[in-house]
Amino acid sequence: MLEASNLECQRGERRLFSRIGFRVDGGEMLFLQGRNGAGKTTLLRMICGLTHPVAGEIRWKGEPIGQLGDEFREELCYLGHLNAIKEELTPLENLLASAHLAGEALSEDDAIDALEAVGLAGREDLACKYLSQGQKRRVALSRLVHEKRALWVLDEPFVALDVAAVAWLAGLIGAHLQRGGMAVLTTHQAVDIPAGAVKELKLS
Ligand SMILES: Nc1ncnc2c1ncn2[C@@H]1O[C@H](COP(=O)(O)OP(=O)(O)OP(=O)(O)O)[C@@H](O)[C@H]1O
Repeated sequence: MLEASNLECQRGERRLFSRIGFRVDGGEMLFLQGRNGAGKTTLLRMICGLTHPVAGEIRWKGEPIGQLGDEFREELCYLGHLNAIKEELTPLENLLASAHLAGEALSEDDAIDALEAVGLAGREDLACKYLSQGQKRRVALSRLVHEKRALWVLDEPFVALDVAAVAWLAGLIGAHLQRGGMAVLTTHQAVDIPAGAVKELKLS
């Protein structure tokens, strides 16, 4: 269970948000909303422990995330705005490298299966610099297929995807929630995610 209370964020002279609280249980999705610059990415990074609040606390299974360290990070999959892939490497190399860095055992066969699941069959061995924006996004998303993490934190995951890929990803998130996983995400696109329990949090 992920929960936060009384979160406050300051950027320079500007207070981005204050008194933010939420709770996400297994099978639930928290949908962050707000205009450009409202602080959604900042809050997602805060949930991952990459940015710190000036006040308040985020807890994972009742413990402050700052005290958990790897114990929390091992249950988290964060996909940020950027794809975080190496352009010179192929999709297969990128996926194997990210699994290695995350300390996950991933065989080449399983990596190929994950890339096939995101529609990159036949592109596994082409350097990512030659892929389209949507294909690069798919390389990043392939981590969701193989990483068995309880909490998905997704920043604009649907950007650059075509209609079929948007539907596929919405289904993948829905299946993750059905298995008891949790998701926190933001998107400016109208997407129908087949999720039973959706909580909304609007930053203004
Ligand atoms: N490191 C930083 N230093 C100063 N200001 C920052 C920093 N990071 C973000 N900001 C500011 O904080 C505000 C919120 O940024 P953030 O990226 O969280 O917004 P967002 O809600 O995700 O926006 P969008 O919908 O455009 O992606 C912006 O005004 C941004 O300029």
